[in-house]
Amino acid sequence: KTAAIVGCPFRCPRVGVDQGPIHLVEAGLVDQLTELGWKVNFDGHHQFEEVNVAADPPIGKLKNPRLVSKVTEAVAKVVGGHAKKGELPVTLGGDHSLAMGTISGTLDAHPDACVIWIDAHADINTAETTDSGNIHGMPVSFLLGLGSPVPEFSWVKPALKPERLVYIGLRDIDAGEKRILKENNIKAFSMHEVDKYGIGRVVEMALDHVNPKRAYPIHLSFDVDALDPSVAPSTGTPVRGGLTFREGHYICEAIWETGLLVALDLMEVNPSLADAASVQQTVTVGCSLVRAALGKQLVRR
Ligand SMILES: N[C@](CCCC[B-](O)(O)O)(CCN1CCCCC1)C(=O)O
Ligand SMILES: [Mn+2]
Ligand SMILES: [Mn+2]
Ligand SMILES: [Mn+2]
Repeated sequence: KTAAIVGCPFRCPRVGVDQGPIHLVEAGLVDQLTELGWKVNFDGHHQFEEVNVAADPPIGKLKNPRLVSKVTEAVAKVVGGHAKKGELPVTLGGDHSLAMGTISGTLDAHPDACVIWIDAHADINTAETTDSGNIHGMPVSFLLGLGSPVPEFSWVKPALKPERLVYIGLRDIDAGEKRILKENNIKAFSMHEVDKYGIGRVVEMALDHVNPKRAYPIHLSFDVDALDPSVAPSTGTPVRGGLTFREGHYICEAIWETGLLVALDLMEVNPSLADAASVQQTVTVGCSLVRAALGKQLVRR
């Protein structure tokens, strides 16, 4: 079995190189996955700086729309290409807007895939509901085809259905997003449910919702800010009251155990935001989560 590492050192807003993916690879992720028995393809990080957009003024409130669209479309092609070859794309971010690309790529190769979105945030704002204009708060709305179309993103097919999406870890949802979740009957297990039922039951209920017969391939999109900031401090939009180290790993281990994982995103590791020790901790946790999702049991049996 082959894992294809897709490094996307892409940061928005204040567009720049998000060194997160570079740190993850430099921390030895390739060797760590090889030790797990994976054949690992890594053909270098995406050089999104080469994606040249002349002027990129905001469209409505949307910031860097043309750049984000071009970068995410390129990622869709790369992830889709790996998936069609039967490889497991492991996309390292970098901005969660990239999930517009990764999930489009997955759905191109696996039209019946379901999406398990681990995040403090719902990332489902539309062009109308966003307050920040940051597209990392919007990828899910594009994938579902919600809100008024934005011509620059016409390449994004609304290939995801609400019943094939489930969230775990939510605790910072905007008013507009709450409405959208309700109107579309989208299942979300917030930290309240994690406390109420425990992570084991929550993962089981999440899988029962999106994958009742365990027949659909799974795309796991993991935003490290789903973890408590004490666990993963170096990230763009930290929110208190997050998943513990173990809860984060349990999600990845349980999804691995289904045998249905076809794509993984490990997003929002942003080393430019904290001191060296906090960056190191976030990178180490990020690598550990990837290993857990690709078969490593934390508690060795
Ligand atoms: N919902 C937010 C945050 C999105 C986080 C993206 B992720 O999950 O990839 O990290 C927050 C919007 N707003 C910010 C100011 C205070 C009120 C909420 C937004 O910008 O849309
Ligand atoms: Mn971001
Ligand atoms: Mn996110
Ligand atoms: Mn988030």
